[in-house]
Amino acid sequence: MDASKLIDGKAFAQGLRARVAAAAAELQARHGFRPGLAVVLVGDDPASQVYVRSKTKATEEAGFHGVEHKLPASTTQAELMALVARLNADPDVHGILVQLPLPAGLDAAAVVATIDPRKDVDGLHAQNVGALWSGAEGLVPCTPLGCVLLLKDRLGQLAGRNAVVIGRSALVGKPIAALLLAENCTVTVAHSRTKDLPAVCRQADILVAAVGRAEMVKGDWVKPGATVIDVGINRVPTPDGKGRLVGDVAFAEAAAVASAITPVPGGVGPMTIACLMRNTLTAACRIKGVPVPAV
Ligand SMILES: Nc1nc(=O)c2c([nH]1)NC[C@@H]1CN(c3ccc(C(=O)N[C@@H](CCC(=O)O)C(=O)O)cc3)C=[N+]21
Ligand SMILES: [Mg+2]
Repeated sequence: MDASKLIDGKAFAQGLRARVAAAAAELQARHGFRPGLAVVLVGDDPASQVYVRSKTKATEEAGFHGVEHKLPASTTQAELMALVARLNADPDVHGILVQLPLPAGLDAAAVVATIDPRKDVDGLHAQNVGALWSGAEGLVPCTPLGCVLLLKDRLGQLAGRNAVVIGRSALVGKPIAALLLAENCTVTVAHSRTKDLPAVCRQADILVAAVGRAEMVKGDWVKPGATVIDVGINRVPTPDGKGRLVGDVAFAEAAAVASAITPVPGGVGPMTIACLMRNTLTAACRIKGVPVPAV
């Protein structure tokens, strides 16, 4: 494959994190505060622990105030809601992220509804979802924001392009569709009941795969010259037992046809964390009433 086709999310994310860190240092110097992020992890899911560790590391590297709350899987709904209420009231915390999914028995929607929308750096609160679809100011989910930043960096103007998003989750598919619509793309949201999915995908100038099925999107689903964004993170078994990460796209096949494509790992994943830092910076500035720096 031609290396110039690769969209290097890892490198872009490093740059974005460095710009966020510089902006945070500037805030500290000029206004005397640091953005603060609280990450809440309930239970002991190993994958979630890995993600939370990388979020905490990014928080420290950005020079933010960081707090990590690790709660046992036996935590009750009332205990979790009480923690969120404390974080809502904490003046040093400007962003609250409750790692999803929650253990069985806990109601994620009720928890998200409790988060102060101004601190909802995941962009999942109904107020932020409404703001996104109506074009009002709010906080945008991190993975979708990361995808659109990568697309604009590679393609410039997105207006008029045909975008097909496979997947309609609240965390990824729907908000990506909203963001691409706001960029004046013609957006199709495809899903498990879509008829002739390969033919629908072949219409896409921009193809976003967010289904959570390893290597589902084949090379002949990709229109020649299209830009492919692979949001999938799937661990598949290998003979050595360690497993390997693959996306929702059959990478080698798709890369042969596409003009640009994100790898997994090293594509969208690192952008999610960088955008969490960007959202925390944005939330902190809005709460403090100071201008949001362009990063
Ligand atoms: N409330 C909430 N918000 C989230 O944003 C959220 C969540 N819950 N639960 C889990 C998912 C998953 N997620 C990822 C973040 C970083 C990478 C990432 O950095 N991936 C690296 C590699 C990771 C690896 O090697 O395992 C990459 O793609 O290159 C992946 C996935 C955020 N999530
Ligand atoms: Mg990736």
